[in-house]
Amino acid sequence: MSRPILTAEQMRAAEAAAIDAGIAETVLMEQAGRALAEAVRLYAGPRETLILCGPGNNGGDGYVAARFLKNAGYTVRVAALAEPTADAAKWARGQWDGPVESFAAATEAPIIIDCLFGTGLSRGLEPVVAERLLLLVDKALVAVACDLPSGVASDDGTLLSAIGNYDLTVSFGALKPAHRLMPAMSRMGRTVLADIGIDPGADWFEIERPDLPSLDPAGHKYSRGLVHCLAGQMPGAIVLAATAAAKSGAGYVRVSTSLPISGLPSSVVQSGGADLQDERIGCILVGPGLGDVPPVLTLALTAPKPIVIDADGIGLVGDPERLHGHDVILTPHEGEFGKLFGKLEGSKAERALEAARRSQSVVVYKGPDTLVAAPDGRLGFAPPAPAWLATAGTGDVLAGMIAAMRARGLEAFDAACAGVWLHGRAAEAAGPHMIADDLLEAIPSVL
Ligand SMILES: NC(=O)C1=CN([C@@H]2O[C@H](COP(=O)(O)OP(=O)(O)OC[C@H]3O[C@@H](n4cnc5c(N)ncnc54)[C@H](OP(=O)(O)O)[C@@H]3O)[C@@H](O)[C@H]2O)[C@@H](O)CC1
Ligand SMILES: Nc1ncnc2c1ncn2[C@@H]1O[C@H](COP(=O)(O)OP(=O)(O)O)[C@@H](O)[C@H]1O
Ligand SMILES: [K+]
Repeated sequence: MSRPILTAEQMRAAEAAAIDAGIAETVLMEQAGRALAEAVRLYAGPRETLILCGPGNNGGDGYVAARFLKNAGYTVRVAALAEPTADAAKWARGQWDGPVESFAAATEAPIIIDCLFGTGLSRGLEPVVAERLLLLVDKALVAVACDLPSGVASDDGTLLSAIGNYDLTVSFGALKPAHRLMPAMSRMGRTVLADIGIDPGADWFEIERPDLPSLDPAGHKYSRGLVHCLAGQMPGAIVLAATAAAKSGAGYVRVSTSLPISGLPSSVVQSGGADLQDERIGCILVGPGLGDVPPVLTLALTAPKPIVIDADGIGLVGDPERLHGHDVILTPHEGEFGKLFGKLEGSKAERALEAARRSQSVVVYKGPDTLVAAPDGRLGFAPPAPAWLATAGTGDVLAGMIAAMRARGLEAFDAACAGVWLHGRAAEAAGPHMIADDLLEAIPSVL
């Protein structure tokens, strides 16, 4: 099951629905606090633990976790920023029978659990609070965030205050967009999602390992998927993309090119013509290394076939409405996204969805926090991928992988999610000093 992702408002609605269904708010908080304590026990040995509690339910989770950790034999100190204001948090505070220090005077400890603010954060922390929290997190051997590091805006991943680097973040019921959006995502360490007995159905989710079509014992190379690539002025990029498609399990990869291209595997067929009406084509790939050749994109759009448009091809689209009625996956990085869609408002998640609606296409909005958006509102958030993907040509490889998934028969949104997930895992397998060519070699190991 992929992990659901909910905004703060959706999270409150899911909580309200659970309460309507008969689960008491204190029961939800008890589950959350227990799960937090359990995650800390699994991650860190029994060392002195300082739990920082805020006034809301995030603080309430902290009082519950304090009780569980104390019962498990931990030396626990609790420091409160303010008395609880929320009802469930008041209840949790009442269940804690140990002393409560003031946050302002709290001194460091090997394990810090930050339960100051979660999804209810509405503005930056007071500067003295932010500074002290930063110091305590910095000095800790293990820093744990309850739901979110305090200072992170849950819905868009921006930092409302300076925050430190956490080792573990324990979230409840669903992940929040900030767990998978930059810059917040890079500060959270391992992200654990605890089940607290609510069942949020969600259009937004973390992309997980794809279910790839099984091999047909009676299949042939065309039934495994034909990817037709259109080359352009700089053939190196199409070599990477076409090779990636071949290594991702397409049965046949063909490149239309006016001049012979060197560096392609012998198994990839080069052809002078471009018969895009060929019934057997599963997916057309256009854009990597294309240059400024608008007729090639126009040609691709005449074919009644699924198309992946990457790189230079994105800049040539012009108006996103031109793609209506076509079956397109767009794979822009930030610059290409801006070129096609202009400056859109909102979080990266909202911008991705708006782009998908405007173009009526699946949009793979790349970056350290890649998103896959569908016009119907589905939104996949990539799990963290290694920063060493930031090297020339890795986007071409991704485009080829997605085209192969589409040609193999996955629906456009699923093909894009599958390509993104496999690309990240191939980068992990290839290691920190990889170049795009090494990424190609790693693809078969993750399929
Ligand atoms: N939903 C669920 O299903 C479940 C949720 N659970 C937990 O609840 C958490 C959400 O709790 P929450 O809504 O009470 O918000 P929370 O983050 O504790 O803070 C709100 C308080 O802080 C205040 N405040 C805000 N910003 C501030 C600032 N900069 N500086 C100072 N004050 C500031 C704000 O006051 P105000 O904005 O009105 O001034 C209010 O008093 C969630 O993250 C999870 O841990 C679990 O128990 C399991 C079930
Ligand atoms: N810091 C990063 N962390 C993780 N992935 C990254 C990072 N920077 C870039 N990537 C990924 O690397 C790929 C780069 O693609 P792109 O920008 O199109 O490069 P190119 O055009 O050189 O192929 C994308 O899949 C992107 O998501
Ligand atoms: K927190």
